[in-house]
Amino acid sequence: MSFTKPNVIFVLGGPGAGKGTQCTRIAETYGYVHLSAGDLLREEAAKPASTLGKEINEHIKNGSIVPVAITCKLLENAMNNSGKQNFLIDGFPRNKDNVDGWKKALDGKVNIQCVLFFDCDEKTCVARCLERGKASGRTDDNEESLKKRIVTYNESTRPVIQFYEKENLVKRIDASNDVDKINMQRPSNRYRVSHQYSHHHSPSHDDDDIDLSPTNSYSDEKEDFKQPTGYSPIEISNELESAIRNLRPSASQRKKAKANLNVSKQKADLPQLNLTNDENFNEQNSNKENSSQDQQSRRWFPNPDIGHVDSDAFIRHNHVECSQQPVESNDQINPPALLTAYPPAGISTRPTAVVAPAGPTRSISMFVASNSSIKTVNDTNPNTRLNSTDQQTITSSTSAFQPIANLRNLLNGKSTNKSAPLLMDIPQHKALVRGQQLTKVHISHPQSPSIVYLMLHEDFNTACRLLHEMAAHPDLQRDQSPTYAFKAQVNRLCACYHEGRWFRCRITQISPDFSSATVVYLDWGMTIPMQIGPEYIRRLPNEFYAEPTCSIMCHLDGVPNTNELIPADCLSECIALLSENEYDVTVNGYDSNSGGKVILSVNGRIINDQIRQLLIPNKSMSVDDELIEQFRHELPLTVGDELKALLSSFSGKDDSFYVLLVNEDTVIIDRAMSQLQETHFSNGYTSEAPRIKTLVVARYADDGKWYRAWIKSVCIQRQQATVFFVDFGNESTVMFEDISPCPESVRTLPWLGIRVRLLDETMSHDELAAFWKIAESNYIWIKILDILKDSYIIQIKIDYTLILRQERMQILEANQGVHVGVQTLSNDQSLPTIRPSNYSDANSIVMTPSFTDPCATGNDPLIRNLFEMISNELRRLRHRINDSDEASQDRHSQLMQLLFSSVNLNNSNNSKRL
Ligand SMILES: Nc1ncnc2c1ncn2[C@@H]1O[C@H](COP(=O)(O)OP(=O)(O)O)[C@@H](O)[C@H]1O
Ligand SMILES: O=c1ccn([C@@H]2O[C@H](COP(=O)(O)OP(=O)(O)O)[C@@H](O)[C@H]2O)c(=O)[nH]1
Repeated sequence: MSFTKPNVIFVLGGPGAGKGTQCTRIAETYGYVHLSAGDLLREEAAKPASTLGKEINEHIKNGSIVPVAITCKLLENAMNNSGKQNFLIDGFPRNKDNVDGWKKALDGKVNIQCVLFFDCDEKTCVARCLERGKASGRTDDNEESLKKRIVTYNESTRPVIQFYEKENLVKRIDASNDVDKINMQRPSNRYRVSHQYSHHHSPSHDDDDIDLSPTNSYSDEKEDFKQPTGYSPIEISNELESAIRNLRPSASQRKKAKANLNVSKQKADLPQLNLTNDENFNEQNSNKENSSQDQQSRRWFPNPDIGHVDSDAFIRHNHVECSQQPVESNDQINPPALLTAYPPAGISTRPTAVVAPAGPTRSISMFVASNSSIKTVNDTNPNTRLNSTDQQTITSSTSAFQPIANLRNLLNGKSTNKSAPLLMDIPQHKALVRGQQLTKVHISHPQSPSIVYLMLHEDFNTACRLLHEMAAHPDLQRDQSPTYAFKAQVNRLCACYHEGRWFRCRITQISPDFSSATVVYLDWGMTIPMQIGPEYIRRLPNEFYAEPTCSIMCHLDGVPNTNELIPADCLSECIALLSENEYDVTVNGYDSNSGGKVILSVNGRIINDQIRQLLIPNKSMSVDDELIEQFRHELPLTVGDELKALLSSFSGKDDSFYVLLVNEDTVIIDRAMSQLQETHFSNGYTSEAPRIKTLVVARYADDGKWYRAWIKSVCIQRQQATVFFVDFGNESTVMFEDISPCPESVRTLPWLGIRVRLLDETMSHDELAAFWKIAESNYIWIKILDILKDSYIIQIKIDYTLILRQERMQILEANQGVHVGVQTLSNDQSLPTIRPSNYSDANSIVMTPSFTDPCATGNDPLIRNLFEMISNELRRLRHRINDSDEASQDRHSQLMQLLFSSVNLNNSNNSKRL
């Protein structure tokens, strides 16, 4: 069984037929992973944050069938997350739509072993469900729901079983018997089922044990189904047994794999690796023929069929100058494959971050197809000539099923395989710089609607040059044995062959039987499976270590993550948007781990927005406060960050509040907004209501200005909407006419309002109000101490210099008194030197300045004393809640005056006077 294809057994039957019960047993006995579609749906619906819960629950209660996109995605995720290879999928596919949806998403990528049909009469089914309902708490185990479920089963699911019968996949099992009679009889290798037939079949013989010999043929079974007079012999145990056997490589397979490695003595004409003795393998090949049919739906999944790379046409089309001459090969024999021990000078040994995470991938061929109308194969280089027999023989990929943890480990430089060493590495692509504007950028691999691999123009030239140089390299001539044996190991770099081209790759996974590996194309971004063997994977010659990786992973800024369910038609539109020849790119951020954050545009058309538009309408629009969070867009903040901010609003819920971060984005937003003030919005929502959970700009009644906001709720009658201002954290009710779609220029900028709270400090609203009096309208510096799910824990540093009035400062300077923490912040050069007096006071308004003036240090006790007093005053101020605004303001300025008079006097007696 191929490593690359998970095995699936579908389990069907009426509600209560006992599918779940038997699956549990089969799973235990044969090591299959039992995935009940119904359970997965119930689990999803029970998640508090699930946006699909309502929809799912309604279907379950009505006995109708949940849309296939949902079920299929849940199944797929469960398969991916299990990291296993053999699955019993219980209760799916339930109708034609399910069959089609599954095909679209996964056909060719899994091996459907058979369909177990648990046949049980209606009465028994209903009785069992009602019995189960007493304890199960299921909303559908009642008579009313059951009636509907039975109808659905007869009308929709039975035809599915018939469909698979035609495919010769159905193994019918009488499920009306006792639990134990419907079971595997180990170790006799016989599947004992008895023959009590259900209502629609008349029993021909009762309680016979069935021989499960593997010789039962399709035609026999088919006959039986045509004349449903009894059960045909069921042969599943052998199948299951063989499935298990195939989980581990046989000794002979291991031997063979080993032999394949030992190629140094082999001469030209390498033997074609015969890995096809597995039945699935032939099936894979036959699947390949169909692959174009469902290409559309498979595109976000590993499509290993990158056999159409016509890089010459690609190069011609893109007018890239590329040396067709083989590079002068160094006659001197390269050092043997001991690269671990002797990395060439100047080559980084750190692991590259360009390891594609598990997930949907797309082939180069699509890129080529979209980039090149010329699809001729005119390669004159005999080394690269396409040869149909050289077709990459593995046609399905594991990458959709890779346990993501493995890749995470890889990214963290840890190998999943303990023995796999970290080897010499190719340097990472050079970092992108925030604000950078790039033109003529290619997408070498759109991994998902929100993640793409970008190739800058020069990268593209380099990648093409590498293809040519590798094709000409003496060690990479396919008609000759490689000079050096290559041992495939996880994390090892290698050269991988695809129809006339060798690519620089990294191995990320190796199949247990050592026959195939999953590799990442370092220069192009995709992850695909490769057969292991000298024809397909060889040692990467030393020359090819120096060039940094040619593509860089980037997230499309503002495009929601694609863990969501995306219908196939929407996906294909996304693909089309990501298949342009060239893009203009604005870099909004870069991080060496997560790659770039970019905005793509073509002729001024912003691709990010078009993709987002495609994705977001597909989300459930049910009122759910959390939804906007899915595409909320924050600066990536980390603990320890110190940021300039303005207090903006109370959260209204607790003692948390919002601050507005002040950075270059603020300036951009500010500028865009003030431009908007001048233009009258003609495209406001006057005729139609704005959609809930969309980003808009809204006019704030207090100042009549426009700000970015999202729509929380709408009242059509009153033509009003409640909006949440994303940069400030407050809500307000606004007339439709005062709402307009968000301008593109500021749509993807991070939301600047962040919710914060003070460490260990619970402030009442009144206290917060008092605090406001001190800090409002002035910049504060916040330091992130912790990051919670809904807020940041911060420490506040108040910039006293900004609180001080200008004339005070002048007096201060004129008198050349002690400079009290007067490092100004206005030039943004440095953080204020004011620090909290001690940690526990960090969040109160108690601040102790440190001093820039060396002469001030001599006055330390005085100053400390002074500030303690001020702190006390401020505390008192906090509690003088009942004061009118004026009174507290007055108090505040008094306090400041006191501060400065005392500092000016520079006298301890004065401080006592306070
Ligand atoms: N062969 C059987 N005889 C009697 N009761 C059974 C049998 N198989 C399952 N049950 C019971 O019937 C109910 C439905 O079984 P379950 O496996 O949950 O069905 P389904 O696969 O249709 O969801 C459960 O309460 C289970 O204990
Ligand atoms: O692929 C599936 C599996 C289940 N369901 C829904 O989940 C319910 C319960 O299914 P389950 O398989 O858990 O129970 P059964 O009906 O087999 O007892 C069904 O009636 C459907 O509404 C669905 O829509 N699609």
